[in-house]
Amino acid sequence: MIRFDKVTKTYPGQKRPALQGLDLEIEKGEFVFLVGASGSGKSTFLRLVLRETRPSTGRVYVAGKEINKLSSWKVPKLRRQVGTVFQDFRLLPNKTVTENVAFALQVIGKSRHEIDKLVPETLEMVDLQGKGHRMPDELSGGEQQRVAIARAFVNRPMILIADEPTGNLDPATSVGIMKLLDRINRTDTTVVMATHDSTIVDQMRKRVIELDDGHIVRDEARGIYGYQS
Ligand SMILES: Nc1ncnc2c1ncn2[C@@H]1O[C@H](COP(=O)(O)OP(=O)(O)OP(=O)(O)O)[C@@H](O)[C@H]1O
Repeated sequence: MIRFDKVTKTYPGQKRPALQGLDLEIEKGEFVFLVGASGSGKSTFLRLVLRETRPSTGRVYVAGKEINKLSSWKVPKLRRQVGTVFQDFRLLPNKTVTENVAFALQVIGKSRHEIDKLVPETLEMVDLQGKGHRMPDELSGGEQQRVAIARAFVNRPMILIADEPTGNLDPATSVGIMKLLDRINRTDTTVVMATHDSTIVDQMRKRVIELDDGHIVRDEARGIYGYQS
C-alpha cells in the first residue's frame, strides 16, 4: 500500500537530510506507529506519502503508483485515498459538525443523496450522533478529534494518516480515540500514526517503526515505544 524505495529527503538550504535511505513497505490493512525523537523525520515521512513534499532521491509508491510521477492534476485523486488527522483537529470553525464532515464530500463532488447517507452513518460510527448541529467550539477536544476522524474517513480512504492525533488530549480521551482508529483499521484501512504517546504504543502492540536522525533504527511487528523521550 505504501512503499519507500531508497528515499532521501533533504530540505532546501539544509545540509542534513530529514530522511536518509529509507526502504520500507507497509501492506494494506496494517496499523503502524512511527516513533522517534522530535526532528527524527516522522512528519516528513507522512508528508511524502501525501506528496506534500517530494523526495530528493528515491521513490515513494502509494497504492501501486509512484506518486512523484503523478501529474499535478492527479494529486487530488491521490489525496482522496489518504485521509489525514492532526494534533490540532483543523476543523472549520464556522461550520457545524455535520457541515464539517459533509464539506469533505462536497469538495470531491459527491451527490446530495450520498452525502445525506454517508454523513450520519459516519457520525454514528464516531459516536457523535445527535451532535451534528453543534459548532466545533461547543465540543470537547476528544469530540473535536472524533469529528476530524469522521471527516477523514467519510470518503472511506484506503489509508489514514494521523500525526500525533492524541497530542492535545488527556489519557482517557486518547484511549477512546485509539479505539476508534483501531475500528477504522479493522475495515482494512491502512493506518499510519506518528506519536510521542508511549502508553498508547505499549498498549496497542502494533508494528512500530522508529526513526532516529532520518534513519529507520527499529521495525518491529508487535513493538513497544521503546525509547526515552
Ligand atoms: N520545511 C522544512 N524546511 C527545512 N527543514 C525542515 C522542514 N521541515 C522539517 N525540517 C527538518 O527536517 C528534520 C525532520 O523534521 P520532521 O518535522 O520530519 O520531524 P518529526 O520527527 O516529525 O518531529 P516532531 O516530532 O517534532 O514533529 C528536522 O531536522 C527539521 O528541522
